Amino acid sequence: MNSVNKLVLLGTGLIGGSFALALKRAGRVGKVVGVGRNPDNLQRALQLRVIDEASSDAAAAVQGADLVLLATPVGQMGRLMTQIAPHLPTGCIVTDGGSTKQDVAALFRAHLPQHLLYCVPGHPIAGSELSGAAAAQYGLYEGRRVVLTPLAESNPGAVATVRALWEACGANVYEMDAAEHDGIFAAVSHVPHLLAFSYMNAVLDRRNAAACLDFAASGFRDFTRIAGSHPDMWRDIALANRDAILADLKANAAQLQHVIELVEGGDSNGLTSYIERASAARSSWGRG
Ligand SMILES: NC(=O)C1=CN([C@@H]2O[C@H](COP(=O)(O)OP(=O)(O)OC[C@H]3O[C@@H](n4cnc5c(N)ncnc54)[C@H](O)[C@@H]3O)[C@@H](O)[C@H]2O)C=CC1
Ligand SMILES: O=C(O)C(=O)Cc1ccc(O)cc1
Repeated sequence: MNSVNKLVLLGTGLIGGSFALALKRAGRVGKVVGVGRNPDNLQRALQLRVIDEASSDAAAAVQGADLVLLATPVGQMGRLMTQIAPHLPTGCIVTDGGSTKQDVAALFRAHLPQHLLYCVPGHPIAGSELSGAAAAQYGLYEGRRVVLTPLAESNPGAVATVRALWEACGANVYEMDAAEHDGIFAAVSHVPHLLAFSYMNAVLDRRNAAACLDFAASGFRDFTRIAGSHPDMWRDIALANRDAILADLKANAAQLQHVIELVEGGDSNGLTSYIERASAARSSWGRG
């Protein structure tokens, strides 16, 4: 499939909306139907021409579809799969943009067992702290990575189609095992978000929180940007990737304990080497 005749977004927000916009610009999609629960958000998506039709009924929307993208928080995906299962056309490819992959694979197996040939889990490594259809952008996936974690049952043709569509959005596509995916993204995405929420709450707990926020500068802005992310999305990620996240959170707690000891002990050399190691790695990251 080079082009999609009817794309259905189950969840019409930043990730689904940006996928639709990029495919439209690439001339790779006919009609886009956006499914959602929030009428104002769907209205905005129509106004911005992110979607061509809006629906609150996932089962009705997938009729006649050749591609379905699940793009809600991962905790909603199972119930949407149950709703669409009896109505999915044979051969309709079902993919997703969820941030966790072992749970989504398990959901596909549990809720779409007759359709696994056409199920292709995926994760675009692009986004922001913004959400909703109004945040959708044409160029979001340009030059960014997308990780696919195909099921053993996924038909190679369906995987190739999903790959080609993400490439049409300007993305570079990689394939990976779902467990490896969840370990990597616990470390570089899920735990950093939880640390940002935790740090922000620590500031809010201070007696002089308002003054702290008033005087905070760009370091604070950089460090806390992702603390503005959507609560439902990040609650679902934390619950879905629990084991990998807990292991990394505990490793981070040990690092924090080490810093406490260096500061408490007035260990100047220890602090210098501790900071140097992180600083050198952060400065060279992304240069390769
Ligand atoms: N925000 C980001 O930077 C990234 C997010 N992701 C993943 O993509 C998925 C979507 O995230 P965003 O687009 O950022 O979220 P979003 O909040 O912008 O959009 C999600 C939409 O789904 C709707 N929704 C929620 N439950 C629903 C249901 N049961 N039926 C129909 N619609 C429902 C919401 O009303 C919302 O409009 C999540 O699974 C997230 O983990 C992946 C990569 C990056
Ligand atoms: O806001 C940011 O910079 C992000 O890190 C966006 C993001 C959030 C979740 C993902 O699964 C992938 C990317």
